[in-house]
Amino acid sequence: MNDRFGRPLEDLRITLTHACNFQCFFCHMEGEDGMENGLKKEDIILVAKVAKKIGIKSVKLTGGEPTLRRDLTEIIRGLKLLGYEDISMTTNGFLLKNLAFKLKEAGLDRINISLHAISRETFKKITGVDAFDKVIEGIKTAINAGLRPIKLNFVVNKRNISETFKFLDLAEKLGVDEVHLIELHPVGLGKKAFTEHDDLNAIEEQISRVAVKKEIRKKHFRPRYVLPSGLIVEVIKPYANPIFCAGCNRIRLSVDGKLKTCLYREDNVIDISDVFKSDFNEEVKEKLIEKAFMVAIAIREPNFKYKL
Ligand SMILES: Nc1nc2c(ncn2[C@@H]2O[C@H](COP(=O)(O)OP(=O)(O)OP(=O)(O)O)[C@@H](O)[C@H]2O)c(=O)[nH]1
Ligand code: SF4
Ligand code: SF4
Repeated sequence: MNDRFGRPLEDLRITLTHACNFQCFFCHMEGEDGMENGLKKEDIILVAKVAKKIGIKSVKLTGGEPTLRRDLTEIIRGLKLLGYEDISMTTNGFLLKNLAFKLKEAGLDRINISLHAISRETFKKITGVDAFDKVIEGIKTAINAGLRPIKLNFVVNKRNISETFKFLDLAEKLGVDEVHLIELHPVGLGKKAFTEHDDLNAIEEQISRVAVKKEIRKKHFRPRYVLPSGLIVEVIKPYANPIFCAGCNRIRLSVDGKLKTCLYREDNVIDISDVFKSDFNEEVKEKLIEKAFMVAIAIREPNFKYKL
């Protein structure tokens, strides 16, 4: 279903918890505030069921750190039963070594793992935790578990920009499928970190010169470069970028039960938490949630627009 800017709504991004075992200095917590542990799994599944009915095709699980949810495998199982063919998760990788096979078995299709450094020192400077080796183990296990395509997220900033090309070498060596080079952007709690912003243009230019192929992805019209090794490098510039917003196909379900139409905005959300608290039967709840989605589609707009 398209919004009034002609953008289809195809992707549901669910914040499972605000809890996290890292303290990345740029964390934006999906633009949400507070320290909530999340909706009940039944409520999450119900929203995903309605989303599927109105044409949403994929689900992304995020946080905080989604692996801190004890019922994570049950949530994934429930989503798979709804018939979703693209269920993915973005994680810091800390707990993956023990979890990767269980997640795959539950129905997780693919995974994005944050790795913003190539050394223990920089990793700690960015995340506040000395866990580089543990995350590497997690990545290797995720590869063995077949959670593919496996993507590594690298948020470029003043503390790690000098490691960017070595990071690409490491990704090739690890055998992951793709990397996301992400521009630091001033969202939510992450606004205070914007002083550490660094430009991605020069890096993208260098990558484009060695790439064997360039593609433009439907999602956010993100540019993707295929390196001679086969590694795909996707360059994500989410800030003040009207092209990115023109290709936005997602809606968020927040930890406290709101349909959030834009990562950057708190003012055009639809609060459906009362539906979960009510004692209506499931059929009525589904109808109310469907109506909320219709309102969300009606009010949805690109955050960064072309100026007329
Ligand atoms: N402005 C904006 N940035 C976003 C949005 N979604 C993701 N991003 C940025 O893109 C980065 C990568 O997000 P991920 O969750 O790893 O991946 P994804 O965007 O779901 O993409 P795939 O897994 O490749 O389909 C995030 O760290 C955000 O900075 C969005 O809707 N708006
Ligand atoms: S791992 Fe993710 S959720 Fe946790 S602090 Fe870092 S950016 Fe935030
Ligand atoms: S409209 Fe733009 S800023 Fe808002 S969620 Fe979509 S891509 Fe992100």
